[in-house]
Amino acid sequence: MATSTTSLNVPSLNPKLSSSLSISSTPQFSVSSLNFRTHGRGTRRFIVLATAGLDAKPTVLVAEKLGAAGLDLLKEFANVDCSYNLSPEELNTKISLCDALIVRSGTKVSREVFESSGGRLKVVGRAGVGIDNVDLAAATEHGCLVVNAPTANTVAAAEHGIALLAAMARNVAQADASVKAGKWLRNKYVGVSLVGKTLAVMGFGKVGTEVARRAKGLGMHVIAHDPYAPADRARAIGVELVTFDEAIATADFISLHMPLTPTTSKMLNDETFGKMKKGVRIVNVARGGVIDEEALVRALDSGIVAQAALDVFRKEPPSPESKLVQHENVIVTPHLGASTVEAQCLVAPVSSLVLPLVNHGSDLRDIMPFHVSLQQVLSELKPYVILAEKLGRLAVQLVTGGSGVKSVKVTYASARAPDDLDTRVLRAMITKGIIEPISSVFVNLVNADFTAKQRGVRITEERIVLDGSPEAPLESIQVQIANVESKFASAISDTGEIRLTRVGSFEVDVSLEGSIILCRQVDQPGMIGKVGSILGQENVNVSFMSVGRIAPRKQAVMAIGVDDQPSKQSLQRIGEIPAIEEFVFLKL
Ligand SMILES: NC(=O)c1ccc[n+]([C@@H]2O[C@H](COP(=O)([O-])OP(=O)(O)OC[C@H]3O[C@@H](n4cnc5c(N)ncnc54)[C@H](O)[C@@H]3O)[C@@H](O)[C@H]2O)c1
Ligand SMILES: O=C(O)[C@H](O)COP(=O)(O)O
Repeated sequence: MATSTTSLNVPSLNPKLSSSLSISSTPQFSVSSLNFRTHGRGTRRFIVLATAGLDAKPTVLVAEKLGAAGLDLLKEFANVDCSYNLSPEELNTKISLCDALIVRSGTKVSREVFESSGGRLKVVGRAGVGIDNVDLAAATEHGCLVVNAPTANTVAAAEHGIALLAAMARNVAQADASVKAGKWLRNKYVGVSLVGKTLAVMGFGKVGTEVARRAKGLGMHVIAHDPYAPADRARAIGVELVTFDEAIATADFISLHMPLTPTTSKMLNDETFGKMKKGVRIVNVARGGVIDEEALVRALDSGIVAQAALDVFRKEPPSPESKLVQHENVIVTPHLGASTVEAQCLVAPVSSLVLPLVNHGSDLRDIMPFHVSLQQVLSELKPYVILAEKLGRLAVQLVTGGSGVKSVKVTYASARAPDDLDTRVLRAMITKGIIEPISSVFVNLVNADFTAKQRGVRITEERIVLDGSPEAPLESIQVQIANVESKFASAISDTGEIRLTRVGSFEVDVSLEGSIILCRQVDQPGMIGKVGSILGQENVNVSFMSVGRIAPRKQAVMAIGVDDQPSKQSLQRIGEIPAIEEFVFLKL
């Protein structure tokens, strides 16, 4: 099995000296997006917190219904404004008077919200898992912390998935509506049994695992697809990890549990519906965007998909006229996955984090469990922090399968003595880079080691002590993910490395900015033009291009930097150029 490795010669690059760093204080709740920035003149600022007088109560805007426990706590220590269903304009107006904001998935916390706050907003509390409704980059830029409750509603979401699975199979919603309309249609609503059927769980994370356990209890044969999940964790509960194509081709039922990322967006589409078993049934309690909703309507109309049960939609709420919502073979719920009394009790105490952070967030030493001055470490390692994250991102995006992301080896080459280099920040950022693109977890400095452990990812660090004067703290960082099938495996050099300055044995010169299309191809005239014209047709700007080859007309690797993300169609067209043997789109 190959090893996915990215490494980079740090001094040859010009890192942008800006990054986001995050904190948390308990495993149940994680805090993210606490920023530091360093600009040319060396002035550095840790979190910028507005100065509500120490004895003045902070004002907290609760924009969506929060469990009573959380609300009571807030009321004791803060002025609480519970204003639900605010329009974006109303939210922008109110926010300038608030120190903290608490939301669920229904409120879009956009860049405008942070801009309108005029620097007063210090903490956004997300009483739930997904923070895809919060503009994290804008939060970071505005010195605002974002906290969430990543595990509090896992069981609730899994139970809702199972509820939808069973209700769909037995036509519960349609039959209920017909009885209430005065009908008695015993022949029309004959269902299908679950026992003995194959369920494909797509995304074997927290919710997916709980769904799998429950489905096994119902006598289903459960398989799962998750390129990053360890096969032994699945095996331990009697679930086999399979490829995407195998999962969708063999499943009678498909249940979706992956996060919405550029890779998973519209993962179920015309092409993938075409590969499914006719009459498959689909449950989605993850995110609406993982399904191409128009394609799902077509698949339902053609009978490829017999039924669908949906809790989430690309746009929420969906239009009541939506063909999908109105389809007779579709049952829907209004994003109720986390809506149990118990789960809301568990997410509500997010407010217990919000309050101390409003008052004391500026004093990192109070909440960072590091024994050394973080400021001191960062002042030296800041150029490497963002690069460490990008290395992790690169490495994980090269993974195509195998036995899961379980073992990551980080090698630092430095002329410093081993005990003169504190790499904890770098390890945390590499962990963040590896885990965030493939999960709904928000990784930060404090929860990085915990999150890695929780997901069964073992990160080991190794030092190579170089000769010479230790002027720069680091010469290079290398990230290796072991036992995975890796894109570009055949381009991996004898030493098993894929470098940013080298891809296997091919020399390239790749800037770590924006996004990169990496192609392995047969060297021949016109390749740059072919790819460039596909990108040009959809107005994607090329920022750089670098080609490395073994010898003329032999194998070559081409790296193309792009300012915007090309559409899936364009990427597919690039992949279909006959001379291109392998390609990957890397979002950094
Ligand atoms: N409907 C609701 O109310 C509700 C409630 C909770 C969670 N959710 C959503 O459910 C989803 C799962 O949540 P979770 O807490 O289990 O997250 P998680 O991070 O624990 O699990 C996600 C899993 O998806 C896997 N994955 C990533 N990319 C994949 C790909 N391309 N193909 C297959 N698998 C892939 C990851 O490796 C990970 O194991 C998230 O989208 C979350 O927002 C919805
Ligand atoms: O991401 C989540 O936690 C779930 O989708 C639930 O969202 P909610 O808090 O809006 O119910």
